[in-house]
Amino acid sequence: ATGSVVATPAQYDAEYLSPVSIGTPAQTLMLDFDTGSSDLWVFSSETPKSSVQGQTVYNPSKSSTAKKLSGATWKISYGDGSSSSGSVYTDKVTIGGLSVSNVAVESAQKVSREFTAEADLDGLLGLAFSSINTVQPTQQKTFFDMAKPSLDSAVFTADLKYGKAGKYNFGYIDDSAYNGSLTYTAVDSSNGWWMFTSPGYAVGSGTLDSTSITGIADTGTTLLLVPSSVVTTYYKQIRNARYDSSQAGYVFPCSTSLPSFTYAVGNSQIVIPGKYINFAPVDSAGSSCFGGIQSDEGIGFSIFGDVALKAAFVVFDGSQSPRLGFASK
Ligand SMILES: COc1ccc(CN)cc1O
Repeated sequence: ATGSVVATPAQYDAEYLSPVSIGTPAQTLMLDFDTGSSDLWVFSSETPKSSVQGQTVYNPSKSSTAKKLSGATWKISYGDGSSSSGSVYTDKVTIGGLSVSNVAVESAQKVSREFTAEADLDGLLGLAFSSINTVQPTQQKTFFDMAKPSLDSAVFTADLKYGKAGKYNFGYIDDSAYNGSLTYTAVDSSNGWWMFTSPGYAVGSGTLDSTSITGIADTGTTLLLVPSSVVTTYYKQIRNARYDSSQAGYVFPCSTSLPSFTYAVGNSQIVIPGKYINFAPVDSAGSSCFGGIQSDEGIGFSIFGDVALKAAFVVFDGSQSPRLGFASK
């Protein structure tokens, strides 16, 4: 089996949302596919009304295939300080024509204000390793792990794009979706993430600096978060860039033309065009813009978020020895 689903960017490419059908008859929600976490959770009929502001909710009592996972709970918090928690059902989940039965669908009984504020987001679909799924007392598998036995190939791919819809494919690699060849690199999944080491980076047309960057391929994080030494080197190339403590990040005039940022993958390189690194205006005046490259200070590793991933076609190979493949496009 295979599946293919669109990934539509929300405001300023802050996140990418994909339609997911849950239950019988189908209830279709827009979920943020997140390779940085491993819980499939949704706004639901159990979410307090005051916390639901525009989202579509899953109602398990209206699904003939829903089953309560008795005694199971979940609770998750994300790098941005947001969080959610609740109860668990199993139900049929269909993504882009790929149907999987008895998937753990985590129903939100609490969501933090950051999620309430995102009217377009109805939940998250975790695509990291099942070892960090938060369901207790019995940890649950991700949609990808549940689908794997049926997939033609134990892979999914992320083809996110700048300011327009991209795709997630399951079970196959669309060789027409990228240029040249895929370069595969080793993954350390011991902490549950798609963690890899980039052997170097470059700013603009500069030579490759062999400072390695170890981080996670995370479709659920918007920006590229790297060591402060790399951040300083990048913004040093931009005359009017400055660290704005009120924004806790580097900003620059929105009219600035930005240098590209290249990250190495094995012996190949992915070039992030400068325009991808102008994330969004920091105020309604729109004079000052927030950089798409910021520091990974305090996290413990770097995060190759959407700013980095949308410059590539990325293969998440979930075979016996997981690996990541990158190609330019
Ligand atoms: C509050 O919004 C979010 C919080 C966490 C994630 C996952 N990194 C995605 C989101 O859209």
